[in-house]
Amino acid sequence: MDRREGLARDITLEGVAKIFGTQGRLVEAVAPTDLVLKAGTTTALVGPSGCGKSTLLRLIAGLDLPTEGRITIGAETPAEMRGRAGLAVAFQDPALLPWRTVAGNVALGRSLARMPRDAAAVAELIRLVGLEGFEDRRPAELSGGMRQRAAIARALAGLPELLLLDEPFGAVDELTRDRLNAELPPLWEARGATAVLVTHSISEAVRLSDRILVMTPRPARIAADITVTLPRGEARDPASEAFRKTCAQVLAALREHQLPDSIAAQ
Ligand SMILES: Nc1ncnc2c1ncn2[C@@H]1O[C@H](COP(=O)(O)OP(=O)(O)OP(=O)(O)O)[C@@H](O)[C@H]1O
Repeated sequence: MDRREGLARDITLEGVAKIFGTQGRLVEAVAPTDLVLKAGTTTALVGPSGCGKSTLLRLIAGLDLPTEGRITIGAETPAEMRGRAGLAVAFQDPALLPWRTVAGNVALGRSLARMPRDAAAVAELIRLVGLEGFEDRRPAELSGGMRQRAAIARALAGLPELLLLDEPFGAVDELTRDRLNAELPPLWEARGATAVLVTHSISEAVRLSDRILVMTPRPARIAADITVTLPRGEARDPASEAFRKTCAQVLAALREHQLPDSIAAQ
């Protein structure tokens, strides 16, 4: 399928539910969910730890199959889309190839998407995620936060139509996180790609997203569906009144559904 064609496709979840069976016990992680995520938008999933956010993201990524229901991205299943590198993931536990350098791992993002080699594009991504000078290091030589940034660079390298990020900036310091929050989203927004991210930070969700889905404690259900009407990009100033109001709206939704304040306070 043509990459440009792919950029205009919504993600549709119809009655999607996930139940895990472990040690003779059933764990309902995601309650039956209907949802349409519009192409070209960025959606944040927030909710208490263990509620099922990552599970939902893994289902959308095609890394796991729903127990019930189905997920389609246009006419494709997530697995089909992943098979042609139309979607890319950067998860908490970055699955970098240990024998490849940072540059080699990032370049892999391009080759998996069947894109020609482009050392300059790889170098630019490495610079953007703040890993300049570490191009020739292997994952074992990097900190957790650096590995996470290398995984984000690799995910972005293939110009995916759909980008799935699980706490992408969770293990990085505040200043770096602030810079990544400002500089990375334009890389997918400008191309009209769709993004879904899990975050524990309300302000990060408000900064990056067009829409915030507040999830209930497990099994995950959508407790609130909040549209972020602030302008995208740098204009989304965390110090502005409108920004703070949106954060307060998300916090109120978390409180209303009696979610722990540990996440709400961040
Ligand atoms: N492969 C699995 N097998 C069994 N249970 C699982 C599996 N993956 C997740 N679970 C369970 O499903 C529930 C939801 O987990 P999930 O990782 O989706 O939560 P989360 O909201 O992303 O949590 P966190 O914010 O802490 O990352 C948890 O109770 C977890 O123990």
